[in-house]
Amino acid sequence: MKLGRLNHIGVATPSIEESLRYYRDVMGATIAHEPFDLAEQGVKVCFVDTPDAQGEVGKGTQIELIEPLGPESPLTGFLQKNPQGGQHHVCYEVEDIEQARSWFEGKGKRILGPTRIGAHGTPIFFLHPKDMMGQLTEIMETPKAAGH
Ligand SMILES: CC[C@@H](C(=O)O)C(=O)SCCNC(=O)CCNC(=O)[C@H](O)C(C)(C)COP(=O)(O)OP(=O)(O)OC[C@H]1O[C@@H](n2cnc3c(N)ncnc32)[C@H](O)[C@@H]1OP(=O)(O)O
Ligand SMILES: [Co+2]
Repeated sequence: MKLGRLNHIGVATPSIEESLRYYRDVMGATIAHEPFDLAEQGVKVCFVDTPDAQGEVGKGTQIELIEPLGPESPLTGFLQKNPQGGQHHVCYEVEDIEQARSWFEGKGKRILGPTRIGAHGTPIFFLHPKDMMGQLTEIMETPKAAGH
């Protein structure tokens, strides 16, 4: 397996609205869209863009703000331990999700649930933080149309 680009850093928050004010007013970020619900993942999501190496906004690594949609959300335990929120996961791209899944399985890493469709519309899966140097790790297939 060949590691691809860092697509996003997932940041858990008790309030996306409050986090968006911080990214806009303190960090000077561009917010490209309204928050949206991903009910099947138990989260509300909003992306904050950072520019790429050429300064172009929309092609760089993103901050993925995630807020729990209810008590069954996978974020519930994390926010109980970290009430203000904070860095929750890292997400790397790969060219072929099934090949990546087999690669990590072969290394004895615990995969958390099935491969499913993530916020970018491509297949994703998660790896247990205890097997990944303490970081909850999301693997996502590179969006084909975006060319990266
Ligand atoms: C927006 C959609 C999508 C995308 O397209 O990008 C997303 O990113 S959705 C993001 C939310 N979804 C997920 O996180 C799914 C995968 N997560 C899980 O399955 C669970 O959250 C978990 C990682 C298994 C943790 O579940 P939980 O019930 O909270 O278990 P524990 O509390 O028992 O935790 C076990 C152990 O692991 C430590 N931990 C938990 N979360 C993290 C974390 N984010 N980073 C680092 N470490 C984490 C936790 O502290 C426990 O450690 P000990 O206390 O030492 O046992
Ligand atoms: Co994510």
